[in-house]
Amino acid sequence: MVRLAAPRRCQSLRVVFCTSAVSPQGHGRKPKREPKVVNGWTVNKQTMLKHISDELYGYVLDHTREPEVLAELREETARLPGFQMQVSPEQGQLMGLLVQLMGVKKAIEVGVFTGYSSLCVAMALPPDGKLVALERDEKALSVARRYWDKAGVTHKVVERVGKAESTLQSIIKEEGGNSYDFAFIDADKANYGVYYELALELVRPGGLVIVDNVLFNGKVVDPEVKDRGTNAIRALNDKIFKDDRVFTATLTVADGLTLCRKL
Ligand SMILES: C[S@@+](CC[C@H](N)C(=O)[O-])C[C@H]1O[C@@H](n2cnc3c(N)ncnc32)[C@H](O)[C@@H]1O
Repeated sequence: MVRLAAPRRCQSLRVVFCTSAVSPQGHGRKPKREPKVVNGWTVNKQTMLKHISDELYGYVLDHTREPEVLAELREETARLPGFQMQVSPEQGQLMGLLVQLMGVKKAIEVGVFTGYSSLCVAMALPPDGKLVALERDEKALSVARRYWDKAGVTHKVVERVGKAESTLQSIIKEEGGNSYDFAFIDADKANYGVYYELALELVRPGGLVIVDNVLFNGKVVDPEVKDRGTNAIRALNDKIFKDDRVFTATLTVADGLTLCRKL
């Protein structure tokens, strides 16, 4: 049975409680920016706050079922550099729902960080399901590992440490194409086009590739922004729009998600 997060009046207690758990495993640097707190929720992913009020977003969060173990991970990550990379609770809940709806047995994630989205997927998988988790940052993975363990899903997770492009190519060689049900892309943006092609090869017809950060904090529509990452996301969005290998929908959840069902 899923244990839900404590009501919001208890959230600040969790922040204090988790602090000591962070320091021994932490990255040793303090985050430059602080996460915002909305309705007692520590908000790591703040992109949507530009577009909707704190009040409305707080309402969404208050209606998001976040198991306690995920709430703890969110609080711990809030104290680490890069906390804003973590997917938001409502995105995590959506991903878990999609995994359940599709009856996913084999999933792959490109970009684990401290493990929030991987945990949402792993917890939604059946007991014999498998999530292959690709990440190059050992320190971030050490946090993820603790939470996979805490949630009792370690047996479902296969870690692949290293650069995602070569790992994806190895997996295609080892397991063949059309061998996964679900892929989530959330690593370095400059390589998104490469990850999309490899993920599309890996998933079976009817399987799903989810691309994260497709709105990139609004930068995709800012003509002043010309960095590699933003250009790569723009190029991929244009490509997916015309790609007749997939049926797609772009959601304005969190930083923007494109769902691509392989035809
Ligand atoms: C946006 S974060 C992932 C957030 C994660 N999905 C979550 O829910 O917390 C991106 C991660 O991709 C990893 N990454 C970046 N480039 C990579 C590469 N070339 N190969 C593997 N991992 C990479 C980073 O170390 C970082 O942890």
